[in-house]
Amino acid sequence: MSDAPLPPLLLVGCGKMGGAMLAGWLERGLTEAVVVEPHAAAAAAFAGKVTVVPEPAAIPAGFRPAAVVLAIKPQEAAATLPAFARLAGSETLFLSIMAGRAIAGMRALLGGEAAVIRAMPNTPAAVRQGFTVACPGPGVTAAQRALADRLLSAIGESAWVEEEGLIDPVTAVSGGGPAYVFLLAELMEAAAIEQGLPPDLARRMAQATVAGSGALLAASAEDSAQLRKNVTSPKGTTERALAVLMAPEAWPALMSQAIAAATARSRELAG
Ligand SMILES: NC(=O)C1=CN([C@@H]2O[C@H](COP(=O)(O)OP(=O)(O)OC[C@H]3O[C@@H](n4cnc5c(N)ncnc54)[C@H](OP(=O)(O)O)[C@@H]3O)[C@@H](O)[C@H]2O)C=CC1
Ligand SMILES: O=C(O)[C@@H]1CCC=N1
Repeated sequence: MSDAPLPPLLLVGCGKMGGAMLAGWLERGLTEAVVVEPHAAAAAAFAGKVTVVPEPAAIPAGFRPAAVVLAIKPQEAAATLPAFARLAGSETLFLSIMAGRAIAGMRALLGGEAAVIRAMPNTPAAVRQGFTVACPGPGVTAAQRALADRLLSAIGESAWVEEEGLIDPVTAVSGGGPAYVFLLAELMEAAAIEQGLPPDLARRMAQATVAGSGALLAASAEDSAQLRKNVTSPKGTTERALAVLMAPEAWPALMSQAIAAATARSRELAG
């Protein structure tokens, strides 16, 4: 990865995901960014590090971002994007992380000629351990794709697909995936309390177990199935738990249904 400073960015929407990415980029040495965010409190953590404005009209004259990162809710796109059409058609890249929103619809809202990359990151980007899958739209140049890859690699791993439809299941799996893992921690904590453990200890155990397992998975040469088997002593305790969780109607069916439901919702949000 290049050690050159990241180029100037315009971030539109500094909520949970936009803020997570910005935190990662600042840690990676971003020095010039303007953030359009109507709620000053949402961007308060970045005070003094970036310029925060409440609306596009307040973007400093002469600010020329290399990329405009669209991190607003998909439902806000139609009302928000036309204000940025003046930046389209130049060298500026539009990098959208909006769930569902299709490239063709975004280009239409940006005047028809914009270079748009649709990407799906996740919140571990805040600690530079995100995973983003991106898809280039028509007219995106090799240099713009390289810029997007640099931005996304600065906050974790990145991968590319050429078929835009694949971003919908990506959204369901890695985009929303951290929520499923955090839910696992919540449920383990509640079950620990049910078995008589003090709440404080239950929380620490659940959080450390999820975080430690993630770190082991990241560091190990073994895959997740093998790491699971390594915990499961024959005729032991884990085997009993996994018999419940791995029953066909339990986690295998539920995870499949959950991912299908999220994928379908992403398609609905296409706009
Ligand atoms: N959260 C996640 O883990 C992920 C989210 N995404 C995508 O990222 C996008 C943002 O999600 P998330 O961060 O969770 O949402 P948030 O609601 O936390 O963030 C969006 C922010 O943008 C503000 N906003 C609304 N309208 C405008 C506008 N016209 N100009 C600038 N800012 C505006 C919102 O204000 P207000 O609340 O008033 O609307 C809010 O503060 C979504 O499209 C989502 O699909 C993608 C991957 C993961
Ligand atoms: O829930 C959502 O719609 C967004 C997209 C992936 C994660 N959060």
